Amino acid sequence: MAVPELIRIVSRDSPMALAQVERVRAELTAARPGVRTEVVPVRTTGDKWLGDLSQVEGKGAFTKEVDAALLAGGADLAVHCVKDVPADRPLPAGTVFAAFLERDDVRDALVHPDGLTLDELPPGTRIGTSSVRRVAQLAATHPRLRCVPLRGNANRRLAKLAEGEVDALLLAAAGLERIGRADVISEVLSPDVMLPPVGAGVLALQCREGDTGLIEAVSVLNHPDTHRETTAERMLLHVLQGHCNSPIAGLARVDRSGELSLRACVFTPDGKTRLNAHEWAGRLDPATLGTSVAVALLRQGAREVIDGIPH
Ligand SMILES: NCc1[nH]cc(CCC(=O)O)c1CC(=O)O
Repeated sequence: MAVPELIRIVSRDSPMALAQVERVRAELTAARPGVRTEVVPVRTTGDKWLGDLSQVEGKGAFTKEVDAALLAGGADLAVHCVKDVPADRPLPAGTVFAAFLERDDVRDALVHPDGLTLDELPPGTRIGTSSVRRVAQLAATHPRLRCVPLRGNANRRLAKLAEGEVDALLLAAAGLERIGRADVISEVLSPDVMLPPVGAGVLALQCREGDTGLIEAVSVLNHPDTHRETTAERMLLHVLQGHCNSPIAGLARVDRSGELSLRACVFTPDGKTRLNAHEWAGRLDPATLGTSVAVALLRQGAREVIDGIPH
């Protein structure tokens, strides 16, 4: 199989996305010294539209334009945050995942200018986040804090915090690390306090289905345990038919002995209802584990909770 000489990498053009591309380029260059890479940045609907994401026509607000560039042949490889890739439907026809990079920190982080932790925040503190998952979990554990809708990439959110539009932010720790701003983190939240979204901290490489030489070339970047975790989590979301505004959290982990487990929750936005499921794979493959945990949540009434939220 011919290894390509040049790989054109398409991605969102946010600082975080471009940092992700640089990681992929560095790993590719190390593993395949003969391969050159080029970056094709595109601006996505999700970057242009700063209102409520549920009002954007269709899904995949952060991935649509990237997928289009790949399919049109303007690029050969797309880098996505798995978290942003819809799981309720298959990948765009003609594309496949070629690798999942080793997972970064999965946790959410609190950013507070005076370095306070979540438990130290005074009542009424305005937390900038538009994520139902974050809003629901905060409502359950810290009902006296106020969530204020805030969108835009991480750098823009930090700017809005600096301007005083909100008092604190909840952002993914991995994202802050990627843009070189881990210094602003006042507390990294344990998954027991804030269960992360499906795909948190995972970068996926996507390419055209028939590009066997390319698939072969980039598959060296695949991290098997991350692949297992991501497969279980995405199957969970698929069976739940979760959407971009779903109050769903899910985290799969491979432990030291190599055992895979998946815990997941479905919430109402007021935090009053929390459905829980946690299972070990045992002899199940990762996708079947994802299905099993989803079915456990559906038995507890997850469908009604998920469908109760506009999208
Ligand atoms: N929704 C945007 C987005 N997509 C992925 C990440 C973080 C990095 C990751 O989990 O891979 C973020 C930012 C955030 O939620 O703070």
